[in-house]
Amino acid sequence: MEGAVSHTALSEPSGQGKPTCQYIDLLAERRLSSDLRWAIREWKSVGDYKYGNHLTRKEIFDHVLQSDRVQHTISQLVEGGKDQEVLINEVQEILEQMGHTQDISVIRQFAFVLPKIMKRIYGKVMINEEGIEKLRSTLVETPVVLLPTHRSYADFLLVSYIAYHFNLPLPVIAAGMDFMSMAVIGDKLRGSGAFYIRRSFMDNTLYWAVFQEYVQTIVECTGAPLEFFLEGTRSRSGKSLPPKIGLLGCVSECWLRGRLPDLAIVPISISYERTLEEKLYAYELLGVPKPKESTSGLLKATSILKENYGDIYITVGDAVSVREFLEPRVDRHLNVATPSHLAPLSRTELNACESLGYHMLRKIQQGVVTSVWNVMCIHLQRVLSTGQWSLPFDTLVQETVWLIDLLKRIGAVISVEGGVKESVERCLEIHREVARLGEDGRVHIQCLHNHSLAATNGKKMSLKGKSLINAVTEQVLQHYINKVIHLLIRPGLLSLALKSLELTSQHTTTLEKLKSRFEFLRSLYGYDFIFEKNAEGRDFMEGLSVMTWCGEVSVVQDHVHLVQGGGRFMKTLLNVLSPFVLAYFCTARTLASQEWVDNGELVAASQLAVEKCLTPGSGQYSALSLDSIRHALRALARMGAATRTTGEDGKVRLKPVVQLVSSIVEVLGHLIHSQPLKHKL
Ligand SMILES: CCCCCCCCCCCCCCCC(=O)SCCNC(=O)CCNC(=O)[C@H](O)C(C)(C)COP(=O)(O)OP(=O)(O)OC[C@H]1O[C@@H](n2cnc3c(N)ncnc32)[C@H](O)[C@@H]1OP(=O)(O)O
Ligand SMILES: O=C(CO)COP(=O)(O)O
Repeated sequence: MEGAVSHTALSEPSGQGKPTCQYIDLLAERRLSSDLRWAIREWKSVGDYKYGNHLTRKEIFDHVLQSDRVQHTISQLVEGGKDQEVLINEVQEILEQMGHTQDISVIRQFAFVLPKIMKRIYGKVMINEEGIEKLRSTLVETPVVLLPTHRSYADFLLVSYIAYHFNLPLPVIAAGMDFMSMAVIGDKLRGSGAFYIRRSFMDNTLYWAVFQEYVQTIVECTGAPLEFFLEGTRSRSGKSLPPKIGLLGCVSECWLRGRLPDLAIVPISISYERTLEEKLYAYELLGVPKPKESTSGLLKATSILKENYGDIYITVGDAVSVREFLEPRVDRHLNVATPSHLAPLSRTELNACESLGYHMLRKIQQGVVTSVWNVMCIHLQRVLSTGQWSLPFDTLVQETVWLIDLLKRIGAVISVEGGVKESVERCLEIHREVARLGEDGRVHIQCLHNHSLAATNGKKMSLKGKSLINAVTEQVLQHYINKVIHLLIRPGLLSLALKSLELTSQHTTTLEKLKSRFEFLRSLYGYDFIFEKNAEGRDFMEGLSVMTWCGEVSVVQDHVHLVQGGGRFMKTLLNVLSPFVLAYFCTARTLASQEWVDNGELVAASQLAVEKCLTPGSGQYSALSLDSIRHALRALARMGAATRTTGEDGKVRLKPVVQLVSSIVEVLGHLIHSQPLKHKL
């Protein structure tokens, strides 16, 4: 029904010669006809892998149990004194717990309920149809792995829904155990293709062997699309998380050991205008544990049905060939003479898989569709950093127009419906809990702190209630800013590098010095932001060319000049990154203060150190994010700023390498942005 489908063309960044991307609304048709008829319609997938075989649950289990890898692991464990029968039973139990089914009657139940919910809470669910058709052709030719962003529980429902909508082969999905014990729902998810895996199991050889065989059987034998979340968890911060490589390595092994000629990995970027879990995430990042997944919890969450969550944009990206990516990075011939179950991935191969993970995350970021709200949050955050909680509506519109124009030119795909002014009004309606337009013509930012959400299930929370008044609102704003931060991070780090070199309009620095400082910061922030491996030079040039193009810096021969001490864009970038500077500064200083036995204590102490620096009006309360503090510690350890030793009591101790940490603290200290903060340091 052509007329019912709304087509929207989003222009891609100018100057890149790409055609415009067409998105269609999945809900348009659903709003015009019966959901029941839709759910019970005749359904057959179109696009199955040409060499795939349908295997029953039992056939998959047998295949795994009989595999060389599992048999070999069992015999090794028997040699170590374990009982064979017990081990075989253990394998069967693991498989029973893990195994998925794909029952079309269960899928139909979701196909009936999901559109009802989506039509209530979302405006449009837009998808690039061209991406779907390319995916269909790829699915026929080669086994496919789907890698969606993980920002919400809604993600996996959407991906399966899309498959149902377009009659694509239904994905088999790796799911954490969290859902398995949910009454009714746990089984329904299993029945629609979820297989359950433990959260962490690398040290359990039998589980690891069964898991690998299970995944590879799906990919190699059935050819069903395998879906998993590369980031391993929902990103609370809204930013991409560093890739987990267990599953990626496992599927790549099919090509690395010559069992498949290739494998296609398809990035799927899901951009929510408003995230269902926005407030819960803010509290979790501040230290409140996540509520356990339960059916009763799900039923209690029905209040979301009264809310408006805006639009969703889904971009199905171009497939990346595992063969093309890995071939130049590994030597497959080294293992030809070894049976594949006896040739675990080498360090070089794991590194190559990690590079692939980072590459995929960049591809995913390139498919993100930015909402006007993301841009508005950058300004709202700046308003808070001046100690204000409101600003004139017209100013917000003007600032948003300026930044949208700039972001578009540096690569953003932005959904603007009508004019920017209308979009800003619309966003204020959708996000009225966060900021709303008053009768005085000003936009008022709201305090989002809610005592009931701050309940910590008995766990002690270290932050003061007073901090939460600012922290929750700022954490929510930061969540939305973070959704565009991948576009800003390279010029942002360049701005930090320039500032840390204390460059004023009279002074210049050499390209070499600037590059070296940029690379230091890139390494320090290498877990909080996604940078491809061995791409330091490219990232530097990208940051420099954006800043040059914006007129913030000029480069003459090998000298870089800062134009008029830095302009509007540079100030915006420094403001956006200032919470990250503060978080890393306080974490490094806390690390330097003593030897740490408990990592949890170090994280909590770092958070308290951040809290001590904050005053209302600093606009940097999102520096309290535990995510950033943990990333900072990981990066500091990787850079050699701390050494790990295991004491006689068996506990791991983290000892600062004082000289190195102090030099890092010194660089970051130069970057502390706001004056009120400087007084508190
Ligand atoms: C019509 C509508 C229908 C609707 C119908 C609805 C359908 C509805 C379906 C529901 C579906 C629910 C979906 C939920 C969504 C989630 O539950 S998301 C959470 C679960 N999924 C994932 O986590 C996927 C990604 N995770 C991974 O790949 C992880 O690596 C694993 C496999 C889970 C393992 O995790 P882990 O044990 O924490 O290990 P990890 O940290 O990755 O690695 C540990 C170490 O082992 C090393 N390592 C990794 N691989 C290897 C290797 N092969 N050899 C040697 N060392 C290795 C790593 O390098 C790492 O080393 P270090 O860095 O520590 O030095
Ligand atoms: O990944 C999950 C479901 O999507 C559940 O675990 P997280 O709470 O870690 O995101």
